[in-house]
Amino acid sequence: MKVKVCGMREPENIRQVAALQPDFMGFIFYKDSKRFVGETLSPELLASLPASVRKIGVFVNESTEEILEKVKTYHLNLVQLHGHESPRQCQELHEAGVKVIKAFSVGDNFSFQSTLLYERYCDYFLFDTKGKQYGGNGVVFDWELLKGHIADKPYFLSGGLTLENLQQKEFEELRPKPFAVDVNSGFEQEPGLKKVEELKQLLEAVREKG
Ligand SMILES: O=C(O)c1ccccc1N[C@@H]1O[C@H](COP(=O)(O)O)[C@@H](O)[C@H]1O
Repeated sequence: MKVKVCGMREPENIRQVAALQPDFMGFIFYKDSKRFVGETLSPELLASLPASVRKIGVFVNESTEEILEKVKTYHLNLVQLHGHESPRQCQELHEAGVKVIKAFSVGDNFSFQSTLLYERYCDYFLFDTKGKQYGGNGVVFDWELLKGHIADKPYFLSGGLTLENLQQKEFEELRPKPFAVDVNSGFEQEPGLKKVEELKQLLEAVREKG
């Protein structure tokens, strides 16, 4: 299983997390987020990170042009669309050669049927908890609902993941198994600043299991 660490902003914290070599690191390009990268993220810093750490830009209801501009400037390997983006926009990005992760907000009434229109143009899906904010709500959804995941698409599990809940038997027994876990507010000292030691423990535990 792969690990994505999302929502860093501070250069030193980014370097420390990258040194742990997670599979993916996510950077939030959504201005209304507490984790918005703002002016502190330089393209040179991202370029200096290990190539094995794939860089994901997280966007919310952004135009295709703006996303493509950020992909180019920051050498992003993938984009995560975390708002109400259409299958058509995923197609545009896909046809421009960009790898796409489409995020879906899962609540009690979520229909996995609605993901099928996206299947063709996305490389991965991401299932997050439906909440007040587009993302970063720090709340876990009922993983039993994932039994409804019918598309043939690997998925990132997200929403309030912590060292604790990732060690629960409910996580071990989760089917279909996630391609990756996406951790964010559950590993933070404050918004945008990750707890490096806890991330180290998570990565060790995941690697131990193989
Ligand atoms: O973290 C944010 O502030 C954020 C804002 C807008 C869109 C996505 C955002 N983060 C994503 O939210 C999920 C879940 O985060 P959490 O574990 O519940 O804090 C994760 O995929 C982040 O990439």
